[in-house]
Amino acid sequence: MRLGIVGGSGLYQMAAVEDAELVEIETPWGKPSDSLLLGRIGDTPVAFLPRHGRGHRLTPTELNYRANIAALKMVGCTDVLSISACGSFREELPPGTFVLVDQYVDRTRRRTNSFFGDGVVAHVSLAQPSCGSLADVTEDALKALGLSHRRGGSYLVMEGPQFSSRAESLLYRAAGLDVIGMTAMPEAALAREAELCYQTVAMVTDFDAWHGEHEAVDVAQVLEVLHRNVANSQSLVVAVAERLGGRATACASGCRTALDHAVITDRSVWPEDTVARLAVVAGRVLK
Ligand SMILES: CSC[C@H]1O[C@H](OP(=O)(O)O)[C@H](O)[C@@H]1O
Ligand SMILES: Nc1ncnc2[nH]cnc12
Repeated sequence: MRLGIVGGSGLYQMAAVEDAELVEIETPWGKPSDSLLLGRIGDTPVAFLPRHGRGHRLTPTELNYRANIAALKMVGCTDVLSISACGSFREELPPGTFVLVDQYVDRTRRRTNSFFGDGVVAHVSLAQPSCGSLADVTEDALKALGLSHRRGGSYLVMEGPQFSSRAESLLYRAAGLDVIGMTAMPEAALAREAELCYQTVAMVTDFDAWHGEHEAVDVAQVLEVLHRNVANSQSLVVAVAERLGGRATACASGCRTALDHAVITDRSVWPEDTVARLAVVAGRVLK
């Protein structure tokens, strides 16, 4: 097993990784956002990838989500913990709260959202896009650390890079959504296609643009909360790795068999080059 950690805004280092080495990976979809930091936290092998690259060089739209997820799969990840900054639509989820996201509403417009295509069509289920077992472990870690958190929450994924207008923010809040960010899709969808257990931990940094008594979100606000909480995010990753203790989650959510009935294209017409490219993420079912 290996635990993948995708670090979001403000989380570009993982000092707790022992026997660390930086590894450059080239995937069939190109290069991930940066080199991967491989090593272990206690008995758990880990791979850390800063989502926007070290120095935060890539916008949410520019990110090569396919290369990021494929790279994690290629270095043996079975489970992926994704750490993200987010805005909140709820008074009871103030800055500093960690939300274990279980649902997404995808409002992105300019991203490639599947490994499939080019002659091999597959449809995985995203009815339950997060891994309940990885969420159990993460919730346990949050409780042990005494971090303010909520289990479950819906995350609106916007294209960005601009933040929402006040009208959009009010609309999403009225729709009953919990948090907003720019990166969880297609990351979660691709993790499902790659049969990885995936869980987003979204850390609230602001009240987006709906709140009458708080300034609308800006980067200074987000960074201020992130800097105050970066040690908490790092402790959380360590606590999750310790709880895994070198064993992949006993996934009860079907993440690792997501492709069992997903490929609809008749194998007699699978193009050889597409099958070869897909081998690193879907080789289990393309034999
Ligand atoms: C720096 S504010 C907007 C930026 O922060 C979040 O990034 P991530 O999800 O990688 O933590 C948000 O999605 C935006 O990309
Ligand atoms: N309000 C917000 N909207 C989108 N992405 C964010 N990341 C942090 N806060 C955000």
